[in-house]
Amino acid sequence: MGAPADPHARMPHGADQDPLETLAQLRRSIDNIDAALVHILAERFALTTAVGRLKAEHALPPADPQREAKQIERLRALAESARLDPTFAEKFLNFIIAEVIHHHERIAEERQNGDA
Ligand SMILES: C=C(O[C@@H]1C=C(C(=O)O)C=C[C@H]1O)C(=O)O
Repeated sequence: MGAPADPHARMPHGADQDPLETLAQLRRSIDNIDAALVHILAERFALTTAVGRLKAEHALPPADPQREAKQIERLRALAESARLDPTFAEKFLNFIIAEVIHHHERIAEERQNGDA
């Protein structure tokens, strides 16, 4: 799955096409990808919520830095082969993981307070 980094490779049609139509076509594809991202993130958060509940039930810590280090290493390598900036990929994953850890802390607190 070698993704071309050249944006011209994504141009839907020839240079003779109306640029505003080309822009609209590109934006439709961007909108589809953004929708897919939302669905993928929702599925990921559903899974991490299950992990958070499991951890709270068994008094396991919300964060697992060793697991995170492995995920970051793996994602950076994937990003490089996909020609995505690995630093951006790392920041993006860290942003998501930070939110997940907040959720896990909240789930653990709720369990301690007897709200869950
Ligand atoms: C989901 C987990 O909890 C935390 C969140 C992670 C994630 O969002 O991928 C990874 C490690 C943990 O810090 C886990 O331990 O697997």
